[in-house]
Amino acid sequence: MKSLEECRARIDEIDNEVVDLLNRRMEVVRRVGEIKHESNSAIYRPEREKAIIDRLTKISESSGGLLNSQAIEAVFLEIFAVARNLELPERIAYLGPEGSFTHQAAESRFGAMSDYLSLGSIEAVFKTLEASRAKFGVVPIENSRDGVVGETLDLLGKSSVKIVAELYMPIHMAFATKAEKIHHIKRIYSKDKGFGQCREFLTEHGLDVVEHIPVESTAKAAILAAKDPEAAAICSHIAAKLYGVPTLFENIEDTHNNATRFFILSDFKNGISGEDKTSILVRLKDAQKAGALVHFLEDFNNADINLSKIESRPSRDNDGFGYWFFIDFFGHIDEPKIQSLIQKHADEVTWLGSYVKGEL
Ligand SMILES: O=C(O)C(=O)C[C@]1(C(=O)O)C=C[C@@H](O)C=C1
Repeated sequence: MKSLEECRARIDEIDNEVVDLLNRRMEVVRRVGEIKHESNSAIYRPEREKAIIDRLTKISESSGGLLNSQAIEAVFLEIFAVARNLELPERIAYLGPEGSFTHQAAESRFGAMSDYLSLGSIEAVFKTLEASRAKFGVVPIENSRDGVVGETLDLLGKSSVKIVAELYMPIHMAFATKAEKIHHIKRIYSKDKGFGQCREFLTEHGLDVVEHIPVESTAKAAILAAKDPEAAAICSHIAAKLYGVPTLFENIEDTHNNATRFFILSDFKNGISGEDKTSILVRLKDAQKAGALVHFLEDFNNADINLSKIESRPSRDNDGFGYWFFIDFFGHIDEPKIQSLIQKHADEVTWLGSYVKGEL
């Protein structure tokens, strides 16, 4: 068996090779960037990144390597983020403030080195993209406990920006405070849903009787708790760390399979990856007529296209109780069977994006 010094010497040798290989990779990436600039094509290609991760996972598994698919993904997402920055530094707008769960989601996809812009509302993210002040936007779309984020759905219906990727992120809450003892805590800040998700924890620790102050985001809660030694925040542990509030308890949520789905927004169409989802918005012409939605959905069934989500929204225009439907299904908009279905309903359907199916 090798000694620690021998192991470290070997690690140093291997790291030298890794850096040399990464530099060689980045030389090629730079050329890809030039080609893309000439043809004015999109830098971020989620379907290509997925194909690379899948291929490398297979190679690693079949050669008995120690890296599993999550490890390969974690390493390569950072490599892709550096590569994209080299091709063209692109700004990413997200629903802030810094340390929000959306910020965490954005960093998990765009890495630590990107240029981020924290914005105060989902609408501001859409507006920033429409005005080309950022290339990408990251917004929440639904939570496994609380359901859909209506504001995101409504804005997708009105805006020209497209969904280019989805990602699912487990949501864990931390309890952070500068108070030395729990019984010194007089108030707790969080987003309204933060309190709802941690009810059992609050009762168990006698914290259901202190004042609960709902604020716009869990990150804002951490900012407020940082300034007040008699306060606590229910927030992400990243926000607690960022704003210097010690975390007293982690994972305090009542159910531990809580997850949020986020959309990455931009202005281009992805290629087909073979494992895609598509989101559309449907305004049925005869929505008041019995069976209008059923007939529409029957066409999906006949074409053997599986739906993964359908959500109705009030149309809010002046046709009384009009509705539109947000529908997710498996497949890419450019696949022939989907094209023929969409063309049949062209007057009613708005395409919102086709993107590689995300996994939790
Ligand atoms: O293949 C491309 O289109 C690239 O730009 C290269 C690369 C990579 O690093 O492999 C980088 C960014 C894209 O999102 C996909 C892949």
